Amino acid sequence: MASCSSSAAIFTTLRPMAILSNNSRNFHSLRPHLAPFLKFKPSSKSSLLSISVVRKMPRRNLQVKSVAAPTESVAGFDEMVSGTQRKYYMLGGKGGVGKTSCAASLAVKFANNGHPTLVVSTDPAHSLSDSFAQDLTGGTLVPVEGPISPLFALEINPEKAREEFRTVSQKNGGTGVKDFMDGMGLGMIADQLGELKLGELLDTPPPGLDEAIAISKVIQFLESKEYNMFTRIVFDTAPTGHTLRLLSLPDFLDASIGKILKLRQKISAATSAIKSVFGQEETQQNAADKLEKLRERMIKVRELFRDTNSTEFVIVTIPTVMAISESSRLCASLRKESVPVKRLVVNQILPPSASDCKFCAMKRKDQTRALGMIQNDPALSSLTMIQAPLVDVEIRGVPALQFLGDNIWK
Ligand SMILES: Nc1ncnc2c1ncn2[C@@H]1O[C@H](COP(=O)(O)OP(=O)(O)OP(=O)(O)O)[C@@H](O)[C@H]1O
Repeated sequence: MASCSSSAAIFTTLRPMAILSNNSRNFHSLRPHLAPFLKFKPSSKSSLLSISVVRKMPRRNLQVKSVAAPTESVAGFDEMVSGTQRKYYMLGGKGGVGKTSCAASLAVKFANNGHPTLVVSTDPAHSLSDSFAQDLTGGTLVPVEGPISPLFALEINPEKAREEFRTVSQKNGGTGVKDFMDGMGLGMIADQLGELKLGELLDTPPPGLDEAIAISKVIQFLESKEYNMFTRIVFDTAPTGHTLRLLSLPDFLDASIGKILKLRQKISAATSAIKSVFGQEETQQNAADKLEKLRERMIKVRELFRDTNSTEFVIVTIPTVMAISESSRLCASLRKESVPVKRLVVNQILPPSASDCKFCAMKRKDQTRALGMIQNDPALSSLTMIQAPLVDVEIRGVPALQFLGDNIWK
């Protein structure tokens, strides 16, 4: 269809990348062909961009429509990459907007710019393995092949992490203990424990608990000497709702566990009886120590999220009214929780085209309207907007992520 000629050119040029996504040499041989379509130069007219088209068309400058903002967005990657102290980047947003692709591409870019980097998925529905086209499951650090500096990936197994918490917590507030204590005439303490609702919390864990545990697990990893080397940690977080709950969860758990630990003294009066519930090996002291450790780690998670010197939350969105409305709420909540946020990636922006088919013209109109919303949004307008182009293939494998990263993190 002639009306979408530049898009079609991208389609034909990019398609082989999907097949050869892990073949660096082939991919790089394609790059010169891709570049003209993806490097936009602002023209003097604010809503138009100038693009040089070299394939299937005479070499000349065309005025093409674009939804891109008048000024080319720059992510400020220089600032992100500078310094050797450890920095944490948390990428989050509505489901399906491209969080994983953006997080993985940022990790690759850091590693290619000299930072030993760890990319972590705390989303219970992991897609890092799919994004890197490599098996990264198993809950341990797995090296990613390709980048110049070491890049490791970690997918936290939420079930396993939650199980750990469940074991400790059930021994300190689950129904088993409550029933037992009722039987022992210690109902009052049991009621107090029951009020903490830890049993319920674990039976139907709220969104956010998995992530809190996952992040605390990462902190645990990073405390050990062998992981000192990592200077950039990129988190691919779960969709917005989980993130918001995660932010308040450490406070909630901190309070709950704090109360349990206070009750510990009262419970110790019945130590010998309780020992039989906790079993021979697992003494009350052990369980209390574990809880104390968990509480400490939750406090660290909370501190990490709010540390302006080391942490930044990057919101990823797409140019639709729904996604931008959700991003606005996320941004406001992050600010309310004192989480540092200064960048907004608007992903999947239609590339410029000399003329559009009906579908593309409608889509472009929608995207332009959605971008306008950002400029008028009290929360989002203050963020640095980074525009990422829509490409016509799935972004899979290091070379593809490198390509995407070079177009986002400038
Ligand atoms: N700029 C882009 N151009 C084309 N496709 C893209 C782009 N960004 C992401 N995608 C595709 O969109 C799909 C969803 O991307 P991704 O998994 O990164 O999103 P997500 O926000 O992490 O999703 P989830 O919330 O399900 O974890 C993938 O198939 C990915 O290849």
